[in-house]
Amino acid sequence: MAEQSAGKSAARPQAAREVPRGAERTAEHAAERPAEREGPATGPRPVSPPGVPTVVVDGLHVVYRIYGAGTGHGNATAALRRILLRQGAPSVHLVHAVKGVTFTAYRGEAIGIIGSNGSGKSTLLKAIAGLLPPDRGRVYTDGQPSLLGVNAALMNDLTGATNVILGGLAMGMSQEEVHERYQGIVDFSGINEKDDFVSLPMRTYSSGMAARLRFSIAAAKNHDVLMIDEALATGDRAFQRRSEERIRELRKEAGTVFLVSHNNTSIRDTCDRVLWLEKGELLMDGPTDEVIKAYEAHPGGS
Ligand SMILES: Nc1ncnc2c1ncn2[C@@H]1O[C@H](COP(=O)(O)OP(=O)(O)OP(=O)(O)O)[C@@H](O)[C@H]1O
Repeated sequence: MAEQSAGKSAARPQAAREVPRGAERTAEHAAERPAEREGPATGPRPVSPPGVPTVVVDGLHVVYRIYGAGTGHGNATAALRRILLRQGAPSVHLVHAVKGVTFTAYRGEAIGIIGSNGSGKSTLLKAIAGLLPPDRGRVYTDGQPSLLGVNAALMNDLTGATNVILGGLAMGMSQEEVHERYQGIVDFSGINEKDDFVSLPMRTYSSGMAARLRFSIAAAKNHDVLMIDEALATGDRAFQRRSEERIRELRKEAGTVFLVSHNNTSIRDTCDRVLWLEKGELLMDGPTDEVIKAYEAHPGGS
């Protein structure tokens, strides 16, 4: 398992792949004592049997530091001016986005992450992907997690076709694999259903079309841990059904899928376990129906 710990750079370190001692205890504890395994969270273990842990999140805190907050003087010119005038550093505003989150994900699980706006869902995914360093706590992952968000980087000025090729290569496919899977990716995305959009620059796509193409590129490869941020919310019903089917296949191929969404139907149709975050804290971790029921009864739960 790779480890992401406080104070390390955002780049995923090439650490030993076995579970470190602390995480091992967490994982064993999780398997033996289901009701207590998620710290403050409640609810019984989901139906899928705990097997091989793929992600262990242990007391994770993520803090954003916003420099020059509230002063309107956060840019380079203002910084140079302050240095020349020997003024102090700008004020720093801290946003404590994830607070002491602990859970273990297992191979073959699809885990929904829900919570109101700003509750820390995307931040948690980015920390698992190694894109944000923990302030405190640790994240251990088996394999390289792939974060697929609606903002995942594709090049707007390049055509959809070129992005499919670059995206496939960037995910580690060989040229032959990209070539073999190209048509499948385009067909899956459905962007060419009405016109030859794949030959046009991505900036001409609607946000839904772009999100569908991103999902299709990412889903063309088997992932150890695939994290999806809202992508399903942007497609039409037919695309959502294809995506749900593909997520089920990815899980069968021994991966773990995380899905962040405000669409409770997508979560219900896709996930068997749900984490509910509020104000950065893990409020509940359990079977989808139980957690969504509690969330919907909560003010602000939609
Ligand atoms: N780059 C950033 N810099 C500073 N603060 C940030 C940054 N990104 C998010 N935040 C703050 O961190 C907190 C959690 O945000 P996050 O985007 O993780 O929530 P979310 O649950 O994914 O929200 P939403 O459902 O609206 O997408 C919020 O208070 C947000 O303002």
